[in-house]
Amino acid sequence: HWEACPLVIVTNNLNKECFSRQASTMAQSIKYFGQEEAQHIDKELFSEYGFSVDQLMELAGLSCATTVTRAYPTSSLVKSRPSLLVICGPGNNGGDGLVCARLLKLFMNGYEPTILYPKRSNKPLFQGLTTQCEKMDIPFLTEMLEVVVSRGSCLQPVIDAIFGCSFKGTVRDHFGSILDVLKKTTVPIDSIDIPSGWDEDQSTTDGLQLDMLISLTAPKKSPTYFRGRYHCLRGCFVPLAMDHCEKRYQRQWIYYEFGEMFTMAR
Ligand SMILES: NC(=O)C1=CN([C@@H]2O[C@H](COP(=O)(O)OP(=O)(O)OC[C@H]3O[C@@H](n4cnc5c(N)ncnc54)[C@H](O)[C@@H]3O)[C@@H](O)[C@H]2O)[C@H](O)CC1
Repeated sequence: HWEACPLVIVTNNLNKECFSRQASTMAQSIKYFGQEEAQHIDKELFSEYGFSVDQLMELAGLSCATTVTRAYPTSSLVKSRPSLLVICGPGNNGGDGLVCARLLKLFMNGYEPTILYPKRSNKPLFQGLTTQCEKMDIPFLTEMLEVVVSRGSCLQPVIDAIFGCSFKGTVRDHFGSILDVLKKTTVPIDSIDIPSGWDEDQSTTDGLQLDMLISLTAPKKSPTYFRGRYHCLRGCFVPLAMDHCEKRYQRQWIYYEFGEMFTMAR
């Protein structure tokens, strides 16, 4: 769907091989989870397994940042510190985006992220994450400018951390116009957990067209309609829940290579 700028084309050729090695036959064996089921797994991780939100959010952001550097490694790009845009929504998905931006900035020879965070949460966790990004000189845009995601923009890819698995109904607030701009862009879009604006039963091609989807904990049903290049699964922090999930959720459990934060669905 998107027309890659020359920087990204170089990246694509280099990474197809690295990524496809992991993909194997995973796609056929994956079980996709409905919205309620996915929310239930998250709840159990908090209540029964004692994970805290900030702990899982940090891991989610780390996996996303790692995945982005694999898909678009700076070593293959012409600019030594390429810029990208992270758009953060009002909930935890937005928190994953803030962590991801901070870590991308921290990685050696990493990216120069810019953040758009139009509806800030006043919860201490999010205030802390925002402060950390500000103190690391990550710029915050005050509005979504079409030029930012126009063809010649240097801010690419765009990381969509707008809505996750609690998205419901039709898009409200500032996010309608943001998603409209994203739907028109040719810049590659990478969504965290769920393509924003898609619902579980999304079956039209009207939504965001992604280059990469990073599913957290469990792949959700909406990605059945995902047509982008990379679908990454991240959930390597859930070993304790493994047996439990296999029995209760009939999840085809996914095994991660040593040291890897994600694996490839395709
Ligand atoms: N599994 C993990 O490891 C982790 C997952 N995380 C991420 O958390 C999200 C789910 O977070 P939650 O806060 O429940 O939901 P959202 O991020 O989707 O945002 C809810 C937020 O959005 C508003 N909203 C809902 N629908 C609409 C709408 N139609 N228009 C406008 N606004 C809407 C709602 O009012 C709330 O304010 C999961 O997907 C993961 O990305 C955690 O980080 C922990 C680790």
